[in-house]
Amino acid sequence: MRIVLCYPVGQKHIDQIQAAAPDYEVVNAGQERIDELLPTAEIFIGHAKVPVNWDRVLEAGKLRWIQSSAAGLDHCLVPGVIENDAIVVSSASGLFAPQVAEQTFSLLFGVIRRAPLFFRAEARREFVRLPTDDLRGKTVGIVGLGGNGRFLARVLAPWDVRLVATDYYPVDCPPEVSQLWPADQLDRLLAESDVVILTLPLNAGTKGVFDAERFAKMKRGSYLINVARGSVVQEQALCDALASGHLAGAGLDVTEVEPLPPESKLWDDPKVMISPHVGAQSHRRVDDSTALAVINLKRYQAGEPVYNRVDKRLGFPHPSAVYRGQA
Ligand SMILES: NC(=O)c1ccc[n+]([C@@H]2O[C@H](COP(=O)([O-])OP(=O)(O)OC[C@H]3O[C@@H](n4cnc5c(N)ncnc54)[C@H](O)[C@@H]3O)[C@@H](O)[C@H]2O)c1
Ligand SMILES: O=C(O)[C@H](O)CO
Repeated sequence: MRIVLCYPVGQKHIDQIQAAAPDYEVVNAGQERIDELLPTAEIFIGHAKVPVNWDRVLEAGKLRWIQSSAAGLDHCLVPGVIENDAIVVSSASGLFAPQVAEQTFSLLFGVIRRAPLFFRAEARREFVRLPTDDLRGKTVGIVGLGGNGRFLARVLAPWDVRLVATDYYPVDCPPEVSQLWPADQLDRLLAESDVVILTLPLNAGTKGVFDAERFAKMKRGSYLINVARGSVVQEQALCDALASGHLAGAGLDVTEVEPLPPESKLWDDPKVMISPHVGAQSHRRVDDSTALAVINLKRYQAGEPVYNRVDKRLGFPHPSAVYRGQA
């Protein structure tokens, strides 16, 4: 019985996993050997960033559980995994919410305070003084009130903003959110929001949902911040909405293609701030991912349901399954 790891673990993390599952052989594949070793795993903990031959994994028939070290599951929810009832998948939903919130803040305040334009001037050693916008008093719409969205709502509230949100499961509305609508009320959120923050998962239903029609429904002069997945947004439609002045700015931690190709117009737009998908990064990430893996390993071996088990067709967990230990 084998556990295969593929996230940047140190010996300390491998030891923690081994101690939690003494009957298993723990193998650290890293990105270099994940394709070779995944077919040998009963349990896979990690996030393969290189192409994996999932057909070979499914043919081997050993895999029973994937504990993703990412909140987004687009890396492993291939059709064969979704359809295979023997394979359970659990996510890192909400585990990185504090760092995602910090990244959201840096992008949000960056575009509102015109940082990209000022940094360009700074690079030219020019003193360019132009009016900026501000956040206070604005309506902020959060699309996806899961782990990241809820944490963001909590830390944004002191800015005297009105917070509205949509979610697939519009339950347990936190006190700082004035309206929580079901996902199909997205257009209502767009019509009311001065800032729209994307914290929803990428799945078949959300791919490309921000198209030209959706951007037209956003308020003139509003901002888009995407810390979810790039493919939720149709990038050409975003470029058009920025070029026409309909959108005042965009902060993007994620893009349709990563790395963002050098020829993308987004690089040149001083209303756009881009970061290289670093929302979940921090020195705590591997420790936190391992802590959840260890808790879930004990549950798995005891035959109990693992935390953050996702509905594989949706790609995110039901609120009742979410691990709240690190919230
Ligand atoms: N930029 C980064 O580095 C980074 C870091 C972590 C997560 N992410 C992305 O952000 C997403 C959210 O992360 P999380 O930890 O909050 O996950 P989560 O599973 O805790 O939350 C996702 C929430 O979105 C809701 N949802 C699903 N479909 C929706 C829809 N159509 N409209 C509105 N809400 C919808 C779900 O009900 C859930 O509450 C992940 O799926 C991942 O792709 C990015
Ligand atoms: O989904 C996540 O957790 C982040 O995007 C890192 O992959």
